[in-house]
Amino acid sequence: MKDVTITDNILYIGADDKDLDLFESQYIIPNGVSYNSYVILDEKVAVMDTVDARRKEEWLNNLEQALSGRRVDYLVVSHMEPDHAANVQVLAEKYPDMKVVGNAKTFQMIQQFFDMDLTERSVVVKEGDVLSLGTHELTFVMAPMVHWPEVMVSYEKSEKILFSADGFGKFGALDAEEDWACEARRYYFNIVGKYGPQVQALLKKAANLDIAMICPLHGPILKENLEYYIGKYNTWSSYEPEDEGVLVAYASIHGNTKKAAIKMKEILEAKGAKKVAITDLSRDDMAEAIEDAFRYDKMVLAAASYDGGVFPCMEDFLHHLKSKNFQKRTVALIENGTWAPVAARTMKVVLEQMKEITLCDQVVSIKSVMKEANVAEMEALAEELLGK
Ligand SMILES: Cc1cc2nc3c(=O)[nH]c(=O)nc-3n(C[C@H](O)[C@H](O)[C@H](O)COP(=O)(O)O)c2cc1C
Repeated sequence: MKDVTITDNILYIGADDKDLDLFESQYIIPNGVSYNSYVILDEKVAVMDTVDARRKEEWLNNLEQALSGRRVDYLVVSHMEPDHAANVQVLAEKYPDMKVVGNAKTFQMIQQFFDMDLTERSVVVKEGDVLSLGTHELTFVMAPMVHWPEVMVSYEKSEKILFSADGFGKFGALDAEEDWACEARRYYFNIVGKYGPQVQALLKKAANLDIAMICPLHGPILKENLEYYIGKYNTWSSYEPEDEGVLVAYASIHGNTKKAAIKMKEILEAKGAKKVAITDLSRDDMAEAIEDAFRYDKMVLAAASYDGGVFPCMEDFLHHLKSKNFQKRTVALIENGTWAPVAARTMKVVLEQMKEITLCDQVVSIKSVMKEANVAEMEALAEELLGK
């Protein structure tokens, strides 16, 4: 159920996008995405971020309705990425007296993205600065690299609302009936995952605020049980596993490595693994594979050798994991090769560049097709991985 009620004087003016093919030209969004934007009506009127260019008209209509004839005094820009800031110039031209609120980095980026001179209309804020709108007061908290360097969040004291920029965001339009954590986790690890320490820094600052509601730039407004969401962000940003379990990720050309991966899943389950997820890196959603790699404490990588290295979709997966700062997990390797199996060695080189990865001593090396002897080796590998 879509619930965009905030308070009497703070209104939702964002829009859903259900026909975007790929978010950031990379992530599938089966249930769409929302571009959230808010307006605070007080003695002064502040708009909190704009929306993607794709939803300009709907957003302008929502804004006009919310304003009931009033004008906009401030546009607060918490993040310059085009899915939020595409309409900065549109709004600045529509309301020539409107001031734009951002930090020094925001204005650098505004100059890059737009062709307009805002010198006389800029309110440059820094950590802890306060903007009074009347009863409502926004305190700005810098959140560099909680996605981009210019990101800042705003805390509205009188209603205890945190406008959290991309933090606490989620894929999915606002009427999507789905579990928050699943799509929020996929969003977090793929989009913000690299910047765990910066998210931790923001969480520390947020811990000093009395927060009753979180208004992110994507996904539902969070009104209850805030410890749950903050707890998830704390786990994710500290790179600690969220659940006990194993992700089996395989890269197979002709299906034999796939058979071994499925067998490994069965062995792990038989040996008492709490949860075993499996993903075909050639076909399944890469972003979900990354999400599951971070979610569970253990991982099995099974891959065919390829041109003296590893089959490219596994290379791609490892590259993503490395760039998202994958760490603190135990990993088992299964390779396949028909003349010179080198997949395990190639995967190991990349894994060794990551922090606190424990590699199992045993490696299963299959020659073309899994044999009985390989099954016995996989049994032993499963025991080592599960610590039995
Ligand atoms: C283009 C190509 C390159 C390959 N390169 C290697 C290689 O360098 N070393 C090797 O032992 N096998 C190599 N193979 C064989 C694969 O590893 C083979 O498909 C695998 O042993 C069987 O597993 P699969 O059924 O999961 O693909 C290559 C196969 C292809 C199609």
